[in-house]
Amino acid sequence: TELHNLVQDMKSKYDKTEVQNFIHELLGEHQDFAEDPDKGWLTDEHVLGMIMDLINTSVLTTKAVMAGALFLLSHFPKIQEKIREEITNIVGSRSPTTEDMASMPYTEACMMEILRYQSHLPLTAPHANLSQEVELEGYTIPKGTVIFGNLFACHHDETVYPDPWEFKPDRFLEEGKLVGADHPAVRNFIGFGVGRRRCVGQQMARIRMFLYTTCLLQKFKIEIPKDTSLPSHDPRALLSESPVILPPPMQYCFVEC
Ligand code: HEM
Repeated sequence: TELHNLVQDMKSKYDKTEVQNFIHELLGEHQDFAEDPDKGWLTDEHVLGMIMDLINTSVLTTKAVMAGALFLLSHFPKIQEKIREEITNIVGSRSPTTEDMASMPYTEACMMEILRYQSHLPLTAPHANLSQEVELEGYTIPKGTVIFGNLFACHHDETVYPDPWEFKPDRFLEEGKLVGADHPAVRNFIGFGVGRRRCVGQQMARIRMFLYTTCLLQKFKIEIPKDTSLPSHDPRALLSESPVILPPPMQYCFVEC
């Protein structure tokens, strides 16, 4: 109901000449349809469904990734220090920007390793082979089977990622540079899915992760309150029935550097 009211409110204030966001774009299409059913194709339900899809796919994942990042960084103060060193060398005291990403291989390697190690979305969205039976690597997948990709298992395959249950950003680095797209660690990284239904928000997610983390670490050390302890960061201990992997609820201290 709240979402429905929000859409009604945005609709009543919507001005074609001032399109500012994705919802406005949808409302533009939607209005065309209301005025002339031959022109557009979006209904009220489509608009609501797409907003729900975006909330579910973008907010929950980003929350899980950032909660996981804080949790892991609080376990590894030395890694925090190395990221901060890169921030000092490349960014200095101005605000970090997306252009800095290419010049900060250690930070980028940490982002990749956070995504690999925790595999916040352990499974892909459900897919199905609707048209026919499929033969794959000696397995027969009957028509209509619902299939989930197991990202968690792929990211902890020790033939690709040695010591898979260790958090090691260096696995994404060679001679101080980020390894290329054809390196096994990157080629086998599928945190955003694969193929035609892969995550449409990958670029945005990576940018947000980089900016949130660098803005925080530029100014603060992430610690936990004295007299508290950190539970294990082993992602196997964090699996639950939830579609996303979240660390346990924690209190952090942001200590000014
Ligand atoms: C770090 C954060 C994120 C992670 C780890 C992530 C990961 C994924 C994964 C694994 C899938 C499933 C791919 C598949 O089923 O094969 C997916 C789908 C999707 N993601 Fe993301 N995502 C993230 C952030 C976002 C953001 C910020 C947005 C939107 C702005 C977004 C929009 C979507 C959409 C719309 C789909 C469905 C695509 C489709 O079914 O065609 N995601 N994401």
